[in-house]
Amino acid sequence: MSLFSLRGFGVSYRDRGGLHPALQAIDLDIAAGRHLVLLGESGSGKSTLALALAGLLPRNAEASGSLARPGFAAPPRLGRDIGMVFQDPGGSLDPLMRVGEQIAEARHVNRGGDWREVSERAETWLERVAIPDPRVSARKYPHQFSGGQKQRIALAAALVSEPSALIADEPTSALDTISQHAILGLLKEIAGERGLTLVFVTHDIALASGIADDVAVLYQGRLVEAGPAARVFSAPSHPYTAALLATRLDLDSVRPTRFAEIDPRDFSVRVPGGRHG
Ligand SMILES: Nc1ncnc2c1ncn2[C@@H]1O[C@H](COP(=O)(O)OP(=O)(O)OP(=O)(O)O)[C@@H](O)[C@H]1O
Repeated sequence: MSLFSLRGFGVSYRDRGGLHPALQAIDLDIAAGRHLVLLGESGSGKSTLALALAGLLPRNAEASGSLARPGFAAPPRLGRDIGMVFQDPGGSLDPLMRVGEQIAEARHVNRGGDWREVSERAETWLERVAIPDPRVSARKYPHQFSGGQKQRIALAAALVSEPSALIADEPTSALDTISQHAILGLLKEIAGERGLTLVFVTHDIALASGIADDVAVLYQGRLVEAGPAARVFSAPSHPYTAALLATRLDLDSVRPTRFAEIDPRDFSVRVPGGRHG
């Protein structure tokens, strides 16, 4: 069962100069319980796709084609059914509110429950994301934690409402390598335990290979390749993916001109479980 199903999906951003396409002709199915990595260099449209899945496109975005969410029993609500974490945990945490209260409030708003019960859940989640001394930590403010700890707290706040899907937009790219891998390991563990569908956005091939069941490669706003990670990484079917893997580089360090000779439309995309699969 697909949790998300996109057909001919596109997004353009409107500004004074007109409409600028950011995503075009995306056909993609995201199966329930899978960990999908959206991989691409800066500007390829990864965040736009992540925001579209979460129903969070900004006002100046115009979507076309179809984006269905057939795997949800009822129309999903952000926060309750779909959780989201961003690159900057500071953006999702309120600096003036104790972290335990923030997590408890997220649970209360999305799932109800009395304050005592949601506060206990908040502490359980702080413990689950390996924040030391959860009872004491719950009473602290975000600035009293490190960047990696803040991201763990943001993760707890996103997961406490038990969403079916978590969309993580470059959640580790502001962290040092050790914290990156620790958060990735934690995310993988929790997603596995809970059968969570994970959409993980990154430009880092090494991180992608550490978490992906499936990979969707975006290039200049088009999906150039999608499939099981083992297949995509061992036998890429699009010249862009092949060039990308040959560099073995973090995509942020790849000069966009390196791939200028590759036309994203020069290949029919194979989508697992989709029309082309
Ligand atoms: N709110 C916006 N208004 C106008 N244009 C936007 C907006 N957000 C993104 N864009 C443009 O859409 C294109 C895709 O951007 P997007 O952020 O989705 O790419 P990305 O792959 O996530 O890049 P990065 O890794 O740098 O965040 C870019 O050309 C970007 O400038």
